[in-house]
Amino acid sequence: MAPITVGVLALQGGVGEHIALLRRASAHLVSSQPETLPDGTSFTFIEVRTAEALAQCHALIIPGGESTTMAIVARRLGLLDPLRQFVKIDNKPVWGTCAGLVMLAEEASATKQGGQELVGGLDVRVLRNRYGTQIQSFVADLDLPFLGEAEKPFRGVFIRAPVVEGIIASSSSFVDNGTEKVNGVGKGVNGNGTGKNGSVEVLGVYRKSGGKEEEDIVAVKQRNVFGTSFHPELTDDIRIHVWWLKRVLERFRHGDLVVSA
Ligand SMILES: NC(=O)CC[C@H](N)C(=O)O
Repeated sequence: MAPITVGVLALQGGVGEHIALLRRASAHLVSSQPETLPDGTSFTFIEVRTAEALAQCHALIIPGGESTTMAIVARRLGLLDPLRQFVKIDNKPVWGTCAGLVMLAEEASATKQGGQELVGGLDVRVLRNRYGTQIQSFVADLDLPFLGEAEKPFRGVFIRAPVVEGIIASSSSFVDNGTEKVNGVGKGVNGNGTGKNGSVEVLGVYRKSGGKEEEDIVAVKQRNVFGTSFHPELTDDIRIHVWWLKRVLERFRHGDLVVSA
């Protein structure tokens, strides 16, 4: 059977780091959870720079880096429309980290002058560079319940990170996360997470230590699209990559993604 092909968009940014963690995550699945891989299934990981390479992929990661640069390069290479098709029409599994999350948002604020092109797919507005410049980068322990209750916190690496400011509930309304408390992780933003394409689930928030009720949304999922503000590929923690590959495998089990024989 042909392998399941997972691409990493390789225009700019943390490409090799993601591929390294994907390899470790798939090796982990093969050795410790072989039941998650149907007989004879294997993964292959490729760098994506062309529409042809994208067309081979069953799933895609858009890495961190610089979303403005990525958008310009993607436009030049004729990749923006194929990416939109991949995410929003083919509904293939896609994960964006940091700049990748910006690319996957339907709207972004604090964009470069004149705006910037986005791929979209998540009915959210992101705020770019929420925590300031490169030297204001930080690492923070995050509770990510989707990884399992008993798990230790995940070390979130935040580098000029975006956060989800709010959800676009329809083309005309916007629910601002503001400083209001989110009604619990796992629910939509302010408990009202139904966008145009189903529910935007909040999978992770960052609470500033000593901060009152203020929390920032740093991990979201809507249907096939997953986004994180932080960089799991810059840690040696494979848990999110394992979790995401399992979500990809579920799609094959449900039969809505297929590998050629
Ligand atoms: N580390 C990152 O990916 C930074 C993202 C960057 N602020 C952007 O908007 O593209």
